[in-house]
Amino acid sequence: MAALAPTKPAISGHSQLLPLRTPSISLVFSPVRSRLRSITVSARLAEISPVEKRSGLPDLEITSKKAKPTVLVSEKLGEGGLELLRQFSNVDCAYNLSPEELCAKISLCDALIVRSGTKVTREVFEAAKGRLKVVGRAGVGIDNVDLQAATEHGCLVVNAPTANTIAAAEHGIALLTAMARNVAQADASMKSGKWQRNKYVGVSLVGKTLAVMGFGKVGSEVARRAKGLGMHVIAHDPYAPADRARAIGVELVSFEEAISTSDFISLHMPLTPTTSKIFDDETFGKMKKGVRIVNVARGGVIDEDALVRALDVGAVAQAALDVFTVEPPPSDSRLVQHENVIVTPHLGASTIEAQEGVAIEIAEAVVGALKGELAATAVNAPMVPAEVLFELSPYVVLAEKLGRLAVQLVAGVSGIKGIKIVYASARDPDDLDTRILRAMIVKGIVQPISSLFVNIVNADYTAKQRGLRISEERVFHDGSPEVPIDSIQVHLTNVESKFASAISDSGDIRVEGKVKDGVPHLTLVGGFSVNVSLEGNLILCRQVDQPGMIGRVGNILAEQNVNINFMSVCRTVVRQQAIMAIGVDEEPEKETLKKIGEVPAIDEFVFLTL
Ligand SMILES: NC(=O)C1=CN([C@@H]2O[C@H](COP(=O)(O)OP(=O)(O)OC[C@H]3O[C@@H](n4cnc5c(N)ncnc54)[C@H](O)[C@@H]3O)[C@@H](O)[C@H]2O)C=CC1
Ligand SMILES: O=C(O)C(=O)COP(=O)(O)O
Repeated sequence: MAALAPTKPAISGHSQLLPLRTPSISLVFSPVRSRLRSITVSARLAEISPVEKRSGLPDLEITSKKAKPTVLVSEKLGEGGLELLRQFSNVDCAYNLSPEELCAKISLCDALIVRSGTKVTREVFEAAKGRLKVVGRAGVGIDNVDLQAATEHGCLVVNAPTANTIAAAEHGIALLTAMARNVAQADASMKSGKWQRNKYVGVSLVGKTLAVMGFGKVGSEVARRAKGLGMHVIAHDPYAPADRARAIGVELVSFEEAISTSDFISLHMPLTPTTSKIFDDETFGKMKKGVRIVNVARGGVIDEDALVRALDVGAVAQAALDVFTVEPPPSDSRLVQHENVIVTPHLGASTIEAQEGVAIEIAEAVVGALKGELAATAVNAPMVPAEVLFELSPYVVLAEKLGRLAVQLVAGVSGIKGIKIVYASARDPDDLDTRILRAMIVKGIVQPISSLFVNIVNADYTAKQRGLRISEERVFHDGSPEVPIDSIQVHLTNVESKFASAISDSGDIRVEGKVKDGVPHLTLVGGFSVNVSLEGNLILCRQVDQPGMIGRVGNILAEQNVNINFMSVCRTVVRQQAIMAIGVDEEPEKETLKKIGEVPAIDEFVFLTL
């Protein structure tokens, strides 16, 4: 994999980087049903050009006053959710799109909202050409979204994991009871004019053992309800906490025990490579003869041909299915037509209440993501709790700026392979979540020198693709643990610098920053202490420590009407050497920078955009 090599020297008449005005950080807690769900950490700039918009914080898109984002809704969504979306965006409801039609539309959309019927494939992300920033799944299962492709394209995927739980659990119980008492078959028989009381004798539920496979949100609600029906409930879930099961009075058992000892089995696990066709000939063979199976999870967890075989020989007495490997299943499907099978067309989440809830849950998540919030229901981004984000927000700004500074110090020809990040903190290492900071440093380093849009979703992936090795270190700072971080150092290892003073004793390009009064400051360059707030553009000079230097450089800048917003001089050896850091609002012209370089007492200097 090619290592990164800066494409342009930092000192140039026209840097590729547009100056980033100081973002104001807004932190917005959006409580939904009294739950803290998300927090905004976004740069809000009064007027932002498209390129500047890409320079923000870990946001997916910074809202401009100029253009409303476009949200494509490809499946029926509750009115409350649509209303919410319309307040913030142009909403395009286009149902039943073919894959080709979806690909054709998607490059005009900032967000896409789907249910289980839309396949969001790699082709969709490719066709989006970088515009699609968020996919919202109005429901739980995200097996219809190619998460890897989403991550590679820096597209956030969010879902609505809670609003349809009860609906799915109730549907599971409806299928369980309907199956046990042959409700569907008896109904069809009567409607065809028959009265078959002997044919449709059912089985009782009370006292029977039900195995709940997947003891998550839906599984545990099914368990609770089945206990109310007098069933003995056991569950299998390798990841479920035992205390949650204990609280409901359910015993967690092994897969083998669950399938071999139960009279009824209800499936509630997600479809993943591990669970795909987990119920096959072998597992049906281990079940109690005459077992009854309910599936409101995903069709793909069952090998459907194997189920038909098990039903044919009576190994499985009955099945009640809401979900299928291919939806809709072929009309001549033997499984659907089997007399011991009852079916519904993926109705688990389809109650009025659940659909209104899901629509609002997903609309809030998508709008939040488009505004730059990190959604609490992000599926492919680090889940950083809101309180952590709140605390780290000034360091997030600092981290990105340090990355941007460090990369501009690299000499044009050398490639970056290693990034070392050192956090000095009084906190216990377990008490500091640095993932968002690492992502922002990668963003700061990669984005200015590539055409990539880097955000918290794809930062780690992008770094890996670019062959960047990132290591993080913690050093103990003897201070108050109330302050999460004292300083952040970014080291670029094994590279040459165009500003020799930026090289530390260990041979790395090193920049260090701190947050002072909420404002990010640069505090160390190479081995030299500096103290400048990270705003606007920066000129760093190493010079002979002698009177008149500040005036001389100041005059050169004033001649071109370049406004100095701060200046800091740090002497290393009195009357021998000093490092001068000058913050300027405008980007000086090449000629002006050349004049600064020609001042005899200036040994070296570099111009950096922040
Ligand atoms: N039919 C429908 O309309 C609906 C279907 N669903 C589906 O129901 C399923 C469960 O949804 P939720 O409970 O909300 O999800 P959840 O994430 O809360 O629960 C899933 C549980 O499955 C467990 N699990 C993962 N791998 C497992 C394995 N190999 N064996 C056993 N357990 C395993 C997880 O640890 C987790 O506890 C999902 O597949 C979802 O897509 C959900 C809502 C509606
Ligand atoms: O939420 C889920 O996982 C579901 O299966 C519900 O799917 P739907 O939104 O009804 O297409």
